[in-house]
Amino acid sequence: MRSQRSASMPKTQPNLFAFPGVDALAPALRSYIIQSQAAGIARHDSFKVAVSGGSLPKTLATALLAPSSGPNDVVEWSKWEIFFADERAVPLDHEDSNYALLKKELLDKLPEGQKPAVRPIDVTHLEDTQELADQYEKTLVGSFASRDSVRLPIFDLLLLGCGPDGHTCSLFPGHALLRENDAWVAPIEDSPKPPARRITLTLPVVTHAVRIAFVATGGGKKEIMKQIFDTSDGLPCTLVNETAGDRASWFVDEPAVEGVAFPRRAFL
Ligand SMILES: O=C1O[C@H](COP(=O)(O)O)[C@@H](O)[C@H](O)[C@H]1O
Repeated sequence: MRSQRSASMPKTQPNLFAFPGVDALAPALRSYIIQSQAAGIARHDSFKVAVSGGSLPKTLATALLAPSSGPNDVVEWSKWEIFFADERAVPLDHEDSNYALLKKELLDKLPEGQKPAVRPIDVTHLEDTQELADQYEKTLVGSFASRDSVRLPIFDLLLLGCGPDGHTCSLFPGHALLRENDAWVAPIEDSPKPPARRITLTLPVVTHAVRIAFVATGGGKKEIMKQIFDTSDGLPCTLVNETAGDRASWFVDEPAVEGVAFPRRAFL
């Protein structure tokens, strides 16, 4: 098990990878995911990943359902364990469910015999979001380790979206949940974006992941991208960037970063 990160680690910058469009972004995202997969499998013979809802699953499907280009470009689905970075307190077949979205966009399209382990919420607790969050935390404990042995779970990769207000997971700007320091998974009853009742990974869990990939596409994101990258204003995405440094990588299209001054890096 890696040691817990310390505040004295060198400060690095997040990677900003910009592409003309999703057609160019998707192969780069795929390559980044496959590198992360290899590292996870080398570490513990599995790939522990958490995914967002919103616009992400569609882009993810474009990246991951593409044909393999060779032996070093294989998605080893049987090694994947997929968690949800946030989830809405709704049944798993509800139109607001992040699980349902991932299932429709990606999971249902995987070839037979290549199924990942998927960890949805326990819908028997939909009426009590605290219990829903606690049960999901137990799901993490079952996969990672007991809370007595590790302070925080370490995901191999988080695949996250960024809302037009700068939220990520269900961590919203200015919300008290941004100060949650103890729980791994927390409830939220007053999400400014409907539906109001949700659960989310907490900020310490997000920033503790080995790697964090954000995907943001479309001109509707350009104003918030300027705020996230060019001003320091405590937005949830900015907080992740500040703590994670170069463990955070942004896969964006040009319309999403029009007018952003922060330097782009070439994806190699
Ligand atoms: O409500 C949510 O929104 C964010 C961002 O969604 P996007 O459509 O702007 O990409 C998403 O990452 C999160 O998982 C979801 O619950």
